Amino acid sequence: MTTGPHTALPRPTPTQRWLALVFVSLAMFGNYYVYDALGPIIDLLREQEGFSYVQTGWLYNIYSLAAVLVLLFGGYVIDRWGTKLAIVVFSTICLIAAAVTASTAQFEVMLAGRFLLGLGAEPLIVAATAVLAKWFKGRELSFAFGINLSIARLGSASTDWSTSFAAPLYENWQDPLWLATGVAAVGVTAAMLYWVSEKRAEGRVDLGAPPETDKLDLKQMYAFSQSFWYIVGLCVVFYATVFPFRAFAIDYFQQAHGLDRSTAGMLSSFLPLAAIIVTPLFGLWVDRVGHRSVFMAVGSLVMLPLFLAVTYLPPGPEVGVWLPFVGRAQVPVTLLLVMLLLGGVFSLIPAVMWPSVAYIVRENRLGAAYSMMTLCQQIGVFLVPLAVTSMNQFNAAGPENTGGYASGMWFYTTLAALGLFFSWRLWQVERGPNGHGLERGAKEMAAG
Ligand SMILES: C[C@H](NC(=O)[C@@H](N)CCCCN)C(=O)O
Repeated sequence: MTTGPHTALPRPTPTQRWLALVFVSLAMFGNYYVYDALGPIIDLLREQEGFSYVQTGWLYNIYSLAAVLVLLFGGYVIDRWGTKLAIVVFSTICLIAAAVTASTAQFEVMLAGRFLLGLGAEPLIVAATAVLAKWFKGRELSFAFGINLSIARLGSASTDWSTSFAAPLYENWQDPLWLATGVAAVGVTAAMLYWVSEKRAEGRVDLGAPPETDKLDLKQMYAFSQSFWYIVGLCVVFYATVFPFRAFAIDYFQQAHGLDRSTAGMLSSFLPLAAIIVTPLFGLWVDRVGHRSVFMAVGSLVMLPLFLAVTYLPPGPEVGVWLPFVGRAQVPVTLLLVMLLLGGVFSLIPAVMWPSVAYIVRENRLGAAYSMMTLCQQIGVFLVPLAVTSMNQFNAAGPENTGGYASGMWFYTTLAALGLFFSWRLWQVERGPNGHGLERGAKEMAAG
């Protein structure tokens, strides 16, 4: 069904495009839900099954290890199979992974389930990106990416909310993971519906030429510019801070701040919730005003004091929060503000950072650039939980020793400072003769 640029076929209609977006985003929803489903049961795994902090950290690390392995050839596989088959196969792997993880509390089996999840989830994200480029190229692409990311983050927020709307399941560690398996099944159904949409569109509408192979060529990595590597540096430290903090946030709020599970879950959900609402808006704003490296630096600066704020600032008065279908809770104002600000940063930096790569890397190397960036990201996300959970364990962190969490928070703060350094260096390079236009303002962009 290859169609070149001179095809006589019409472009997909808006209904076809938005339907494809909905199906792919629901598959992403399932993917993000399963990834985050461990967060609310960390304490149950420790209390009911005797897992250590380091073991619970490994349930995240192993995902990243699998992601690094699969990203070396995942893009190539997607190009060979085509997106419609890839979406179905990788979301099915996520479903099997969710079921394996839920099946037993034997650590090695859970580890195998999370490894399988890494093998399915990361290529699914790459395939979803390829799908959006296919249907939206030249039309609302950034906005479609924003919507897709918002729906995926709704999956993350839903795991936190499940501590309220599915509270009876949290009597044990296992039932919430069976719920996650059910959500993964919805993701597979959406993937199949996407398969049908693309199949029906073949030969009727122009979905563009097949993409350049996404195979990651490690020999070519030296050819990327300085700016690219500063963005990769920021990507690594940013996600290596936010993802592990989020993974252990519910447990941290329970142990260090004495919140009950559903209040901790609701508080934690403000991070993805803020991101759901604001990500597409930041995307639209930055597209209009430019100055992308300044936006990344501002995001890094805002993030810098947040981990020390939750550690050292007084919790402040309790404020009432309410979410539809979830309920009400009283949360300390300091923690709420920190989560909202972190949610703002979690919207701003991804909304600016990922599209910025398209400015500084040639189109035919974008796949390799994104694979390299994600691979480096996952190495960071692999190492940091290992370091932080080891620190918590070494310092005997817990309700009786809340100060034991401080070294992990200082570690996150150091990473955030590195992020600020990378975005400041990017800003310097982009203002000079070797810039790629990331620092162009609205007027220069309008002038072309
Ligand atoms: C777009 C970005 N996604 C990623 O970084 C993924 N490689 C990892 C997602 C892990 C949770 N399923 C993001 O979510 O900001």
